[in-house]
Amino acid sequence: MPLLQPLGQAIPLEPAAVTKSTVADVTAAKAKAWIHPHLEQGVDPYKGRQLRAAQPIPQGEVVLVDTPYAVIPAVDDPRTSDALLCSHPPCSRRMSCRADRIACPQGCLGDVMWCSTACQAADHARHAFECTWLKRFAASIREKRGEYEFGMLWLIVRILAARQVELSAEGGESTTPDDPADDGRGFAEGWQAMRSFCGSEDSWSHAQVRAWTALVKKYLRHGPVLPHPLPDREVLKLICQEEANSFGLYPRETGLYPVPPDALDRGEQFGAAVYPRAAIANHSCGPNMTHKPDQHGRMIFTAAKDIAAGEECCISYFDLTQFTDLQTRRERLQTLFRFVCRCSRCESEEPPVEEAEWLAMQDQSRMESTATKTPDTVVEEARVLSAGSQHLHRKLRGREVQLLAVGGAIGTSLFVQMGAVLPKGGPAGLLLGFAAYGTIILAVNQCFAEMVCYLPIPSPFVQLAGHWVDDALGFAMGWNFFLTMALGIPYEIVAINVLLTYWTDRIPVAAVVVIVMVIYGILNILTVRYFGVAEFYLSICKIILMIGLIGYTFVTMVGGNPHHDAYGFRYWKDPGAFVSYLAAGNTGRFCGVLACMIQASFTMVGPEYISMTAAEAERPRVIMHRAFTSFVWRLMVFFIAGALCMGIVLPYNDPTLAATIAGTRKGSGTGAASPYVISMNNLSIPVLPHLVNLLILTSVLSAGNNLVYSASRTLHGLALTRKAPAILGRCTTRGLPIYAIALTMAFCCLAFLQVQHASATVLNWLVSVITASYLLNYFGTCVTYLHFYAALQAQGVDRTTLPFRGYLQPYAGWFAVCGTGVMVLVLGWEVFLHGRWSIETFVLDYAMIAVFVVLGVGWKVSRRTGWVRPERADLGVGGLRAEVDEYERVLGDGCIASKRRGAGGGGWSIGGLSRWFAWLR
Ligand SMILES: C[S@@+](CC[C@H](N)C(=O)[O-])C[C@H]1O[C@@H](n2cnc3c(N)ncnc32)[C@H](O)[C@@H]1O
Repeated sequence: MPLLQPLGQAIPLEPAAVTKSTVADVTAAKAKAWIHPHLEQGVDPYKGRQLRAAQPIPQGEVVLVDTPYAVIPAVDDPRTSDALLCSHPPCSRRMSCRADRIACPQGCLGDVMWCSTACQAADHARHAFECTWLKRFAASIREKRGEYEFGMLWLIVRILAARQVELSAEGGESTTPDDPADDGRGFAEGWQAMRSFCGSEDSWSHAQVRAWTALVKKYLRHGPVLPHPLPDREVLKLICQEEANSFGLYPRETGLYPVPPDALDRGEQFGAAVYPRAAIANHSCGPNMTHKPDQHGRMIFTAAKDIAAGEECCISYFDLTQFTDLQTRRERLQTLFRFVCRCSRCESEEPPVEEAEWLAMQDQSRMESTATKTPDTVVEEARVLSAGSQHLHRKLRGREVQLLAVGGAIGTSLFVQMGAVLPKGGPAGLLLGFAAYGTIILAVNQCFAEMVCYLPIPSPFVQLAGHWVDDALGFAMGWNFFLTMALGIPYEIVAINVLLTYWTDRIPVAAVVVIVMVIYGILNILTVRYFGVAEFYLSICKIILMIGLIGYTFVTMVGGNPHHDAYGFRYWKDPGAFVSYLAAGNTGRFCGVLACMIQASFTMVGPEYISMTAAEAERPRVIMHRAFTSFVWRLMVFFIAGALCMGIVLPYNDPTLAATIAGTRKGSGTGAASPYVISMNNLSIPVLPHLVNLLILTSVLSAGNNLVYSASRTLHGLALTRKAPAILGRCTTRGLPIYAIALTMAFCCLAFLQVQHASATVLNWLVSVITASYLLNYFGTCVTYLHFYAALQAQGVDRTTLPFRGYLQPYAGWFAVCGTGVMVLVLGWEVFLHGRWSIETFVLDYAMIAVFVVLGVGWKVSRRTGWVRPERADLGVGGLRAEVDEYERVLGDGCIASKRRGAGGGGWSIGGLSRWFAWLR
C-alpha cells in the first residue's frame, strides 16, 4: 500500500498535536493551495515528474501548501473518535468527540460528520453522491474486506464525488484533456491533476490488479447507487493511481533527515487524502523537505535544509525513524509503492556491482529460454520475481538449489578432516558418532525448514533472530556467521598445503600461503562473473568424487584391487571396531564416540546452506520444502556412508594416518591426508591417488575462494545495516567492497601459523573455533524457532496452515537447542580430564562462545534492544510474508510456470548437464 496506511490501525490523537502548524503565517486558514515562487516542475527520466527548485529555497521556508481533492478519516469507533474530520473537503478540520458534531441525517455512516451546519450545507451536493453508496456498502465492505480496503474504496468514491461536483460547477461539461487547468507553471488542478497522476495497471502485480478489478465490479460500477460516468477500466486505473499517490495523514512531520537521536515517530494515522500538486513530489530516503498536514487537511511541505537552484525537492514516503537501513527501506518501498528507490542515499549505500554480476551470471544460464519469451511474459516475470527476496532475483530452480547447497556442505572435512578422529573412535565409533550427531542436525533442520519455508528471505536465520527474538541475537549471529566463513579461509589454505605435500614438500609453507592469497585476491578483486558457473561445476565434481569414493570402497573391499585382497570389514575386527580413547573399557569407548560426535558437528552441515539460497529460489516454498525434506537425508547418506567407508578402507591404527595427524613424518607422500588416498597407496593402486588428491585440491581451492566472496559480502551487508563500521560498507567506483574484502583477506594470515607449527596442528585449531561457530549458529536459530513457535501460538496462527510443518515440534526444537547447546559446552571436554589441562585448547574451543556473548550483550546494552514478546512478534516481517504469499499465489495460478513451459524454458542449461542431475529435484 502506498502513502495510505492500513486504516484499521488508526487511533485518535491529541488535537493539539496538529494545531501547532507553522504555516498559519504563510496563508490564511481558508486560503487555497500555495506554491513557492521558486518551485517548478521537471521530469526525471527514471522517476517521471518531479518538483525542483528553480532558484534557491532557504531552510525553513514553506515550499508547498496543497488542498486535498478528496480526504477520508481513519477511524476506529466514530462515537469516541477524536480523529473524525469534517466531511466538507475545504474544511476537513479534526473534531474532538466532545465537540458538537453533525451527523448525516440519513445515518449513512458514523464516520461522516460536519463541524457546522454551514459546512454541512456547503457539502450537500458532494455528500449526496456518496451517501447511498455508504449506506448500501460501507458496513458489509468493512466486515468482509476489512478497514483497509474499505478506506481505499471510500477514497475512490470521494474522488468520484469531487469530480461530480466539478462537473456540475462546469455545467456538466468536461474540460478537454488539452486544456490543463493549471496556474501557468504547469501545476494542474482538480480532476485534470488526478488524471495526470502516475500509476497504471503495469505498476502493480497481476494478482493485485485482479483483486482490484473484482472490487470495481462489485462495488464501484456506475449505476443508481454510484452515478459516475466512468467505465470499469477507468475506475480501475483510478485505483492504481490513488494507490501510488495518496498520502497518509499523520499528526507529526515526516522526513526529518538526518534523524535526530531523540526523534519521535510521526504518530498514528488519522486520515488519507489525495493532493493534486503534492503528489508530484518524489521520494528520497534523505529528503530535503518535511511534510505534515495542517488543521484543515492541507499538506504542507517545508524546506528541511537550504535547497540549491536546480535541486530536486523530495519528501520521504515513509517514516524515516522506523526504516533506517537500506534493506528495510527498499523492502518498504517495494511492498507499498512497488518501485526501487533511486535517491542519492540509496545509491551511495547500494551493494557492490560485483553482486549484480553474480546475479547476472545466473541470468546467463537462462538466456536461452528468455530469448524465446514474449515481452508479456518477461514483463510479468519482472513484476513479481523479486517478491520477498529484497532485491535478489528469484531464479534458482530446485536442482540448482540442491547442487549449490550440497556443494557448500561437502568438502574438505568429508574427504580429509574426518580421518583425524578415526584413531580416536575406531570405525564403529566413527559411524556411531556421526549417526548420533545426525539426530541433532535432523532436529536443527526441522527448525530451519519451518521458518525458512514460512519466510524465504535473504539470510533468513540472521534476519529472523533479529525480528522475532532480539536484535542483539541477530547482531551476534550475523557476526558469528561472518567469522565462521572468515576463519574457514585459512582452514582451506592450510588444507591446500597439506594436500600439496602429497607431491612435494619442497615448496615453503609461506610461499603456498602467499600464492593462494594472491589468487584469492585477484579472483575477488578482478571479477566474479564466472564464480557461480565454476561453483556449479565444482559442486558436481564434489558429488561425483564422493560417489566415486563410495564406489571405490565397495569395489576394493570385495577384492577389486591390485592385491586381489577381499578385505571386507577386516579392519573392524583387526585392530577392532572401537577404540578406548583416553580411558579403559566402555568409558574409553564412550569418549571415542564423543570425539567423533564433535568431529561430526564440524562435518555435518547443510540447513544453513539451503537457507542461504531461499531468497533466490524461484518457487521458494515448494523448493525449500523439497530441499529441506530430501536434501538432509541425501546429505546424511553422504556423511553416514562417508563415515562407514572411511572405517572400512583404513585401519584406525594406520601408521601413515597417525603420522599425518601428528605432523611428524617428513617427505614426499606423507602429506596424503585423505584416508582414501592413504588407502589407495596401501593397496598399490597407481594414478588414482593422484587424481583423487587433485580433485580434492581443486575443491578445497574453490571452497576458500567461495568463502572470501561470501564472507566479504556478509561483512559489507552488516555494514549497510549499521551492524559493522560504515567504512566496511564503502565500495570502489567499480562497486567493490574493498575494505570488507581487505578485512576478510586479513584472516588468510592465520594460515601463516603453519610456518611455526605443523599444518595438522593449525588445522585442529581452526576446526575447534569453526565448530563452535557452527554450533552457535544452530543454537541461535533453534532459539529463534522456539520463539517463532510461541509467537504462532500467542497470535492464534494454526501451524497446519504453514507451508512446512516440522515433526514433533516444539520437542524437536528443544532437543536441537539442548543438543547444540550441550555440544558447544563439551567441545573442549578433553581439557577437563585429569592431567590434560591446556589453556590453548580451552581458549580455542570456548573463545567463540565468549565472542558470541560479548557481541550480543554489547549490542543489547549499547542499542537498548528489546526482547520481542511472542504476542508482539511481527510474523510478517514488515510485509515480506505478504509479498511472498502474493508471489506464490501468482505462481500458483500458473502465470509464470505455464508461460515458461510454453516458451520452452529448460532450467539450468549449462552444457545440458542439468539433465544428468535430474535426480536432484
Ligand atoms: C507520488 S508519485 C511521484 C510523482 C511521479 N514521479 C509522477 O511522475 O507523477 C510516485 C512515483 O514516482 C516514482 N518515484 C518517486 N520517488 C522515486 C525514487 N526515489 N526513485 C524512483 N522512483 C521514484 C515512482 O514511480 C513512484 O511510484
